[in-house]
Amino acid sequence: MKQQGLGFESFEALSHDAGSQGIQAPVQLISGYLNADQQAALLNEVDTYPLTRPEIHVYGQNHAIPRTQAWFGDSGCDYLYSGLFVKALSWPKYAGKLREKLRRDFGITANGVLVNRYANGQDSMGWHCDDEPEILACSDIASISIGASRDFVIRHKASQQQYRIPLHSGDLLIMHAPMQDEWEHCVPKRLKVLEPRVNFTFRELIKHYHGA
Ligand SMILES: O=C(O)CCC(=O)C(=O)O
Ligand SMILES: [Fe+2]
Repeated sequence: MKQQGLGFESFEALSHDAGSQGIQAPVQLISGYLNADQQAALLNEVDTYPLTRPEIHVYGQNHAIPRTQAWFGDSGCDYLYSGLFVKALSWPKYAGKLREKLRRDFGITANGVLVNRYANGQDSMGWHCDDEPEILACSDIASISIGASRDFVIRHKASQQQYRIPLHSGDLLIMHAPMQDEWEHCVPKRLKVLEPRVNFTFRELIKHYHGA
């Protein structure tokens, strides 16, 4: 398990702006956090998840998102994002074990996880930040990747400086507050990638934000 600090020494800068040198994103990359058995157990379990491809409303039009997803969480942890209201499904076994592991290892107290499956490099996620009001202020978001390697690109809102963080199978990326206030992120298309990738983002929501 290799751990990189909050600096950017090994992340590739995509654009250079002399005025914004030295910006540090509050992220932590733990390469190889999950071993092969843990990854396999999770990937098998994902085959049983009720993944859907919801439509979201953007600029007056409905678009099916370019990936499939599912939301699991404690009761009272329903989630409204991109105009979609999603009831929390109960925790699957290995996703629940992973939540416990993150709590033990990093003190991350997530009560929900968004699972995104990218069938291949045609699937993607556009620029966004995870700043919905039901996300507990100052909480961390822990992102686990399994399967194909994909680039995760972050962009500093004020300077527009971008960095590419390649995420490989088994990696953990922790986004610490105030990441979502100051940076956006995306998973761009990579047409050469033919294999699927699954990503779990563990989040802490304000319970019962949307009522009982
Ligand atoms: O797939 C990823 O690495 C990112 C997922 C993400 O940004 C999200 O679920 O909000
Ligand atoms: Fe995100």
